[in-house]
Amino acid sequence: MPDQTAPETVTAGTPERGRRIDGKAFAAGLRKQIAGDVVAFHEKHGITPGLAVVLVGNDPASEVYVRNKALETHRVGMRSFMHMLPETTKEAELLQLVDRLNADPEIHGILVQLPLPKGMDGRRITNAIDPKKDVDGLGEVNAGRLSLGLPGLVPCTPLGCLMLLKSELGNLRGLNAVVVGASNLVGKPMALLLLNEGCTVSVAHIDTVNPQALTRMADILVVATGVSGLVGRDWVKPGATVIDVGITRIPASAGKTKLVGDVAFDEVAAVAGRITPVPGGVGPMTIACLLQNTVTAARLSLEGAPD
Ligand SMILES: Nc1nc2c(c(=O)[nH]1)N[C@@H](CN(C=O)c1ccc(C(=O)N[C@@H](CCC(=O)O)C(=O)O)cc1)CN2
Repeated sequence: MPDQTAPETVTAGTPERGRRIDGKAFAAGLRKQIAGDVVAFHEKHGITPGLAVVLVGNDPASEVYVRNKALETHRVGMRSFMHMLPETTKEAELLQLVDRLNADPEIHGILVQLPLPKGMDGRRITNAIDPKKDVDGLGEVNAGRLSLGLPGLVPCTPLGCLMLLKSELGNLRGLNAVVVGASNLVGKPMALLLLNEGCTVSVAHIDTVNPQALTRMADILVVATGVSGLVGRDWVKPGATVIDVGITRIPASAGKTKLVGDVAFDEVAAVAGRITPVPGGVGPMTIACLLQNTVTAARLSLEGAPD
């Protein structure tokens, strides 16, 4: 089994195997670039982009994510507005808050953290966000623009995956891509982004019979199922680029816990050409892309809608 911490040695003539794609380092570079964009935006318009993040309830993982979002928003020089609402919040109250944030000129991006408490209509809430402030890209206007190949705000995790893929592989045109998982948050927008890049795209989902038959043909394999360790070496074409979106906390030794992905890292790294680790792969890109979308949204509010 490969040692995940060992330095890479590539011998001339041998195909590269299991190169780790460092999402943490890529996200750090992106944040640096965004910090520069924020300064330039302020110089041009005299305005600092602002991001509002809304959390309903007290899901522990969501609390960590929204705290990190606020922290990183500040770090790149933007304004952060946090709204922590109790689990008992009524849908109507949340919709009123979204309306207030839509009307607030100091706020350029709005995000409602998912999952929402049971009984709330996520679609209704997502669609209540002004499409120009929809930094999650999950509303019907931005989802429709993505499906038509038009510019708009794109969901953060798939956007981050695409950035990693383009930086690793360059032009993706003509490559065979398989996305495992068909969620609105990741799988569907990921498939559309890859299609818009000229890939031949298949989507495997819960009802797909023999998904391995599809995934074994993939040059690019993106896995977003939430089933830890689902994808083993027999799912992967030798030399493929594997992007693991899954992130599950499981018990580890000595009463501790650890994060794992949907891909069995060690065995797949022995076959794949390149692979994202968990943690340190796609996760950090999600928040960096949220910051990037907030700058894009601020530009939209002052410079108009994309064509
Ligand atoms: N409204 C949204 N809700 C949720 C989204 C989203 O994009 N919009 N995505 C996920 C959670 N998420 C951001 O909200 C997120 C997940 C993971 C990470 C991350 O940095 N992970 C690190 C590990 C962090 C840790 O130690 O726990 C990594 O993978 O290296 C950031 C953001 C669901 N909800």
